[in-house]
Order: sequence, then C-alpha cells, then structure tokens
Amino acid sequence: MNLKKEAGYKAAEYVTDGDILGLGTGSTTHYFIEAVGKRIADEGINVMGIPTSFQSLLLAKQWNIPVTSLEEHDIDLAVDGADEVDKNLNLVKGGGAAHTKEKIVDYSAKQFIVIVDESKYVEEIGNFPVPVEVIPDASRVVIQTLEDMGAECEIRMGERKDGPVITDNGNFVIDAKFEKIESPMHLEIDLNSIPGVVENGIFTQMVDKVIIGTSEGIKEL
Ligand SMILES: O=C[C@H](O)[C@H](O)[C@H](O)COP(=O)(O)O
Repeated sequence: MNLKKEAGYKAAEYVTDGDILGLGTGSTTHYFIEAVGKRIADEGINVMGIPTSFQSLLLAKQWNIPVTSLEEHDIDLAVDGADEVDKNLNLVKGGGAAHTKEKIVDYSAKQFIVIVDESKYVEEIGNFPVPVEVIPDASRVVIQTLEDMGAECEIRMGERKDGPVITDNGNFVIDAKFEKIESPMHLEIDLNSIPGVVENGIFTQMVDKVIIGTSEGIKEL
C-alpha cells in the first residue's frame, strides 16, 4: 500500500467546489495535487491553487489546477506534508527546503490539513534536524548562534549541484540538530529572532487536522 498516496487522496475529499487551496510541497503533497487534478477533470469542481514552491507550481500546471497568489485571494484550505508530527500537532517541515513559503501559506489558511505516512508520527519532534532558511551572508554568524543554543549545524548541500542548496527564495538552509526540543513553540519563535534567519521549519500553530496513512488504514488526529 502507498501510504503517502492514501493520505493525499483522503485530503482531497475535504476540498469543496469554489475553494482556494494552499498547495504544499513534497512527495506526499504530490498525491494531493494529483487527486485534486483528477476531481477537476472528473467532477468539474472549480478550485484554484496557491503553490508553496516551484515544485508545486509545476505539479499544479501538470494537473490543470489554475494558480493564483496571496495577493489575489485568501486560502480556504491548505494541505501540506511534514517531516515529523507529534501528538500535540507540532511539526518539523522543510526537508525539501520549502518551509518558508509553506508557513506563509499554511498559517494564513482558514483550514490547514497535514498529510503524512505513519513513519512521520513521533512521540516528540526533534529527531529530524530543524531546517533554518538563512540569508547567505548571515550563515556563519547564524551557525554560531545556533551552536550557542546547543545545536549541531550543517549547511545543506546540493545533490547534482555543487555547493549549498539554494532555496526558491535564493537563500541557504542550515539543518540544526538539537539534542532535545523542550518547547517547540518557544524554539519556533526564538529561531526567527536571530538576525539573518528568514524562517524555520518548526510549525506549532494553526494545524486543524492530521491525516496519517497507516498499514491499517487512514487515521485522523
Ligand atoms: O520542504 C519540504 C516540505 O516541508 C515537505 O512538506 C516535507 O519535507 C515533507 O515532504 P515529504 O512528503 O516528501 O516527506
């Protein structure tokens, strides 16, 4: 069973005619976008998408989902994946370096649904290093500050691209591994107060529902 696909297709059932959708990024959201595209083709529902990355923009175009922007519309429903989810609905996101636009879109939506397979559901977040998007010129001093906060840091490197990953916004990503995240809410705020940090991948607010694809079927939190 493809658990990411199960979760993505389940989330598409929550889409209603006329919705403005936030389109998350990643291999799970891929299936949500596909399922919405199929509903447009099969049922003729009338929706528009606001992409969170070039990846989701291209997928929306592939599935004939009309795209718009936050300049034009508010979002009714955002659907997005996650790298970790805990029982308090705290998330770590940004494994694909898309967390900055994702947070803007997801936090502004009237409803925010997270879709994951069961491997992402954890007791508490923090095993997955926290992605921190930084202005490139600030990366050395941001790393110093993060290390002072107890994190082990790496600038994320490209694959099939020499040098650092460059985000859709033209920045670097530092992956910061904390031994333990005592308070996700405070860490989310504290990281964003470091000069040079654009956004971090901890999401502690706004999640309305988590859809988990498990080998025993869909579970919803
Ligand atoms: O930057 C990427 C996003 O936050 C993704 O939503 C997250 O990494 C989960 O991706 P996937 O569904 O591919 O595991």
